[in-house]
Amino acid sequence: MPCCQGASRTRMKVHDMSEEQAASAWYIGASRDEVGEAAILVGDPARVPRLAAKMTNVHSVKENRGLKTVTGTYAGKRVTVAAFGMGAPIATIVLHELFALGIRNFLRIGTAMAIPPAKIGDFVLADGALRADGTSNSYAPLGFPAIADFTLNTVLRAKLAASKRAWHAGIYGTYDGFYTEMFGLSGARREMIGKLKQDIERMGLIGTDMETSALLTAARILGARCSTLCVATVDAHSQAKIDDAAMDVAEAELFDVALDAMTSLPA
Ligand SMILES: O=P(O)(O)O[C@H]1O[C@H](CO)[C@@H](O)[C@H]1O
Ligand SMILES: O=c1cc[nH]c(=O)[nH]1
Repeated sequence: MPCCQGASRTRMKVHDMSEEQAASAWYIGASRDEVGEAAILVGDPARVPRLAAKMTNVHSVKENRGLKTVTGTYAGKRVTVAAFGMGAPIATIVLHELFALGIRNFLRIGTAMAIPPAKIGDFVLADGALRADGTSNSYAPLGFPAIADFTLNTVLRAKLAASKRAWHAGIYGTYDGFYTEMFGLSGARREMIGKLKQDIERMGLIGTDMETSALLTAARILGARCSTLCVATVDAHSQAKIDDAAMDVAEAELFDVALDAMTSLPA
């Protein structure tokens, strides 16, 4: 008996864009023929040309509101790379619009805070995420789990196992407040955030970011595959950051894993 893969089933009509709207997405401004079979979502728009440099036949979508999107060919497949900036509300808008244009496979790549035993420079793969963001509540109530796609994560695990970099797979924590929940600028705020970090560590989370739980929830509800793979770039306790040279090397490896995985998924 064939098994029904939950996330690959299109379970909406939750996305309520008309055919006309879906033909050219409102914010990213792309039309169906400008997007590929899979999407890599990045926060920082500066990552887009660096990823595009690894692809051929690169087409740039007209930039709108600072949202940079390109589609190129890698290993014979068309892949869209879209930058959302920062935070769950805009990240899910970008995913939702690309979904409306026909994309069903999504991977967020970028950076996350390292929760021990994850260390700066390690890869952290989200199997799921604690939903401390606000945006995912607009897709499903809090009891609904934010879970990464099993097929996509199986492919990613195989690529990570073949890489030389240390990696961890597990649960992320996704928070809206960078300076209120993740990175304390003042002593008092650091102390408060320190208590949250102790709790995060007690629960065994592997990393924190600002988008993953919203993207995983939105993708599940819409009926798409989604996961997150990041480089851990900030130490949760010391707030020390990765240096630029180490980040360049890690980012190049991250791009290779992401492009290889997104172009070797089963249909
Ligand atoms: O993956 P990148 O784009 O680096 O994003 C991470 O960095 C930003 C906060 O520093 C958030 O958007 C977070 O998720
Ligand atoms: O500290 C960090 C680093 C990357 N991304 C985050 O959201 N927080």
